[in-house]
Amino acid sequence: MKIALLGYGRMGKEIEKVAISRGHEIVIKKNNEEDIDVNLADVAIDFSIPSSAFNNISNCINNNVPVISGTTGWLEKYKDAIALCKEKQGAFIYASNFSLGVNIFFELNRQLAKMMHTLEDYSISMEEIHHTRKLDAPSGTAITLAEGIIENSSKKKWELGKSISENSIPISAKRIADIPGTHTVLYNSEVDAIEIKHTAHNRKGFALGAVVAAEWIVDKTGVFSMKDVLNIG
Ligand SMILES: NC(=O)C1=CN([C@@H]2O[C@H](COP(=O)(O)OP(=O)(O)OC[C@H]3O[C@@H](n4cnc5c(N)ncnc54)[C@H](O)[C@@H]3O)[C@@H](O)[C@H]2O)C=CC1
Ligand SMILES: O=C(O)C1=N[C@H](C(=O)O)C[C@H](O)C1
Repeated sequence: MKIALLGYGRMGKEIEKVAISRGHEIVIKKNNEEDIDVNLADVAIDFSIPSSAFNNISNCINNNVPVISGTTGWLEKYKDAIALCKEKQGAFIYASNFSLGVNIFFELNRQLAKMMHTLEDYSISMEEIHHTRKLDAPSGTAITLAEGIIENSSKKKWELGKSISENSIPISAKRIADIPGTHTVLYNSEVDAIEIKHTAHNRKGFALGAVVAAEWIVDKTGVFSMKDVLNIG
């Protein structure tokens, strides 16, 4: 496949290595607002910055190039991206986290939320830790985890920092050195605690998942998720 990399930072470079090792060719490396001819590619992979993701995605959809996006922090425009994709009969996947491990962790989180739903002695909280160059907080992965809990419990929303209302999930976001991404969901009571945690050791899992998603979507039409790609849950 001919791949356009929209964003050639830490993730773009990691994706390039994985893509080449799987026999693909990188035909575009876009790293700023420059105009590019995305039609040179069979598929585009966007790992850019929050303020550019929607433009990158729209450009691909308008040019009928399937696009997957891992950029976080732009979700206020997610519905617009879906609407455009449907209107143009394009192909699009957004995932807050492309790694297989985190997608299993998402399912575990949903199951645990169902089990804890009626146990009122436990209070829930979440923590995410990332490197100091991360632009957004909380992480996209933490938001997906919170949404999984909200769908399966009486919680209504998440809040960054200390929770002030009983129906919300507090998320603590820490920025430490080069941490690739660590997410914890904690249920605490007076007598014990239950904790589930995912720790990324490096960025290879995110990159592999993104390339697998690009391979999967290249001949499809529609809006999909990593659940469709991995066939889990
Ligand atoms: N969904 C997932 O599995 C993962 C998502 N991410 C997310 O991916 C994004 C990128 O992460 P990193 O590579 O670590 O960041 P980075 O800062 O290393 O790379 C982003 C690159 O985008 C470039 N850029 C700026 N404007 C652009 C534009 N208009 N078009 C294309 N590129 C542009 C920047 O010059 C920079 O090189 C972040 O939002 C991060 O949260 C990161 C890891 C995994
Ligand atoms: O910015 C990062 O690095 C990461 N961002 C994603 C997120 O916001 O969840 C995924 C991963 O945790 C790394």
